Amino acid sequence: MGARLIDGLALSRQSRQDIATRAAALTASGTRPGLAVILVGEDPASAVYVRNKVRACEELGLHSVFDKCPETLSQADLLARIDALNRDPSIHGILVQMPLPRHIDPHTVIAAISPDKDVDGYSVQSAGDLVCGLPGFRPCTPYGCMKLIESTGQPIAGKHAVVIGRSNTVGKPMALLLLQANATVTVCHSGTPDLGVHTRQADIVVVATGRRNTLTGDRVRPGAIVIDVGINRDDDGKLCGDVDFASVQQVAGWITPVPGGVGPMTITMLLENTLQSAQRHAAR
Ligand SMILES: NC(=O)C1=CN([C@@H]2O[C@H](COP(=O)(O)OP(=O)(O)OC[C@H]3O[C@@H](n4cnc5c(N)ncnc54)[C@H](OP(=O)(O)O)[C@@H]3O)[C@@H](O)[C@H]2O)C=CC1
Ligand SMILES: Nc1nc(=O)c2c([nH]1)NC[C@@H]1CN(c3ccc(C(=O)N[C@@H](CCC(=O)O)C(=O)O)cc3)C=[N+]21
Repeated sequence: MGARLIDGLALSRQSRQDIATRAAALTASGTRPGLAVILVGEDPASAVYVRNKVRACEELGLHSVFDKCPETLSQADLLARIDALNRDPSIHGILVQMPLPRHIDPHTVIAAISPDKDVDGYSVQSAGDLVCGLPGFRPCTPYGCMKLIESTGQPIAGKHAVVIGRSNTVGKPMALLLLQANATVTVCHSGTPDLGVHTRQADIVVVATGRRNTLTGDRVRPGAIVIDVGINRDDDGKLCGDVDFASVQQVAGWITPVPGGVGPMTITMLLENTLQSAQRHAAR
């Protein structure tokens, strides 16, 4: 018996319908939620993701602005564009697509985004809100992973969750969200000598390393929930995650596919954060 598939596309479709309904109500009351997406440079993968984000806004009736800038854009010019969007009352969310060209410092750029428009949840303010358990923007990818885990109907409280990866945008906030849901959380990284020692104990494993085959079936506890954040290409150029799907699905209880798992939910949570931002704006 194989693992049950956690269908990120189906969950996205459902959640986006709900977001569209709430967005339409807010628009009718005079505030149309608006998202601005800034892309610097020509990275083809980034261009695909950014287009998906803008298209999702259009499908849900959100206002969107797509600012495509040349690779040579100076940091000062980028900061000026962000400043203009900070002041633009039709914009409730600002996303600067990562990674940025090397001559631009991502921390400076993130700090320039008004904290009340930080729908990526990347700012120090949003990170602090999450650590302290205060309301605020949750980073879209881990937020989406929580929705995927919840969709299994299995309780999270009291479970042992293992997160592989500790980036500021995925691994660390993922661990904090699971902790907030009362899981017992272990965080592994490239300095962890033996991943299997930890993952074989885990009821929930979230893998976010950017390395194919980080998790194999022999390192999974039977019945576990496995969430695959990775976006990689295999030798044939096909999209694949960080999890060896073929071996893990034979052992796990639930598993997310790549594509069709975490990716669509990341975009859905961006739309959710943009709507929440517009709702807060309207309430002020
Ligand atoms: N589907 C989606 O919506 C999204 C997908 N992604 C994808 O998720 C993956 C991770 O992204 P991101 O967090 O930004 O990546 P980073 O490169 O910033 O972080 C990777 C993390 O994994 C750890 N790591 C790397 N190799 C190993 C290993 N062999 N064993 C254990 N830990 C390891 C690193 O450890 P250390 O800290 O020690 O270096 C680091 O903490 C990528 O494939 C990315 O493309 C990212 C964002 C959204
Ligand atoms: N400021 C910023 N915010 C981000 O949220 C952000 C970012 N920068 N930089 C890059 C990562 C990556 N990321 C993805 C989003 C959607 C899919 C996605 O939709 N994936 C589809 C497949 C898409 C395809 O076909 O390539 C899927 O998994 O089914 C993937 C990856 C957001 N990121």
